[in-house]
Amino acid sequence: MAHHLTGLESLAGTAVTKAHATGNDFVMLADPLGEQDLEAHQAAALCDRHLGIGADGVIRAVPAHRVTGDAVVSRLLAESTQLSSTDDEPLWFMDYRNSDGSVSEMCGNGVRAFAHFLIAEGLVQLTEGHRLPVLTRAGLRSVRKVPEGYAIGMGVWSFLDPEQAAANASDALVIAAGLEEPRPALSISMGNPHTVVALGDEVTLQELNLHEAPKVDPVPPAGTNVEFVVPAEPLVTDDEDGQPVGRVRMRVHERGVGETMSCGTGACAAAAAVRVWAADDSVNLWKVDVPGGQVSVRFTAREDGAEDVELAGPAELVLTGTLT
Ligand SMILES: N[C@@H](CCC[C@H](N)C(=O)O)C(=O)O
Repeated sequence: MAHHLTGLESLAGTAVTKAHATGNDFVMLADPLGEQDLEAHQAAALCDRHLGIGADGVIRAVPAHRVTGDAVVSRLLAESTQLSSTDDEPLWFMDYRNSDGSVSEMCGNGVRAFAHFLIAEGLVQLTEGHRLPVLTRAGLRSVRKVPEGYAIGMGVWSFLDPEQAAANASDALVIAAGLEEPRPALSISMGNPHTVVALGDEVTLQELNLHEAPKVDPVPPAGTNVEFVVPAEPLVTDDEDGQPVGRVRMRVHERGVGETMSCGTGACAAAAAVRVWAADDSVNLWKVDVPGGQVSVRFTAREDGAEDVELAGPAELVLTGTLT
């Protein structure tokens, strides 16, 4: 029988934790001294569901000032005088990689899992009413505790192609296995790229075959995550406090991964796109149903006209172990 070298040999003895946030699963590693800069093939090997642990992505927790060889982190630290990280008061960097080993700027579900992991490891404390800053390649994010788990300050959303989006609320065509014809889509940045496609009904959503990557035309320069959404009928209802809540159901094909049970940045992009299509920004709270559960997305208008996004949902740790 062939002996498979998985690329994980150099990580023998490393403690790992498996975590998930609405079914989007991650292998988590704490690297307080910045000694375990993962290579792409090692991340892919950890995520392999047969030869590794199995996950949609790997997240390394490392103090920002201990990160070496990441141009984005160096730039973020150099650009902002507000970002400070020391051994006494580390600013934790979420070093996220997709299951194919590629890096991404941001992972919304990952930030919830990251906060939960840092707390469980005793690396940070997060008390009610406080915010934990987290550095990502998309910039600084913040985490607070909420009854359902964690709420992440995701920063503002934006169009990937503002001119096209303003002209006709669509800037791409997407075809996927299970769709009869290409559908118009809207591309949105949540720090990472998303292309959101609206479908007319639940049956079409369920019948999509996302084992095959959807084809997007034109493909955004850095590739894209593709979200398929079905607005609820009616789209907006009142919650128990009489507050209007918009509801959508979503499936996602992630860049660098494939279909996942949930995508936090994708849920934010989906809610933002549906608000644009509905031509109504008066509904600020959105519940997004994904195969792995539900997340909520809240929009808050800023003075400059942009909108801040907050993503909330649960996070769970599944197991801890040691790589052999
Ligand atoms: N699942 C994540 C997004 C992970 C990164 C994505 N695949 C990309 O390449 O941008 C989320 O919860 O946001």
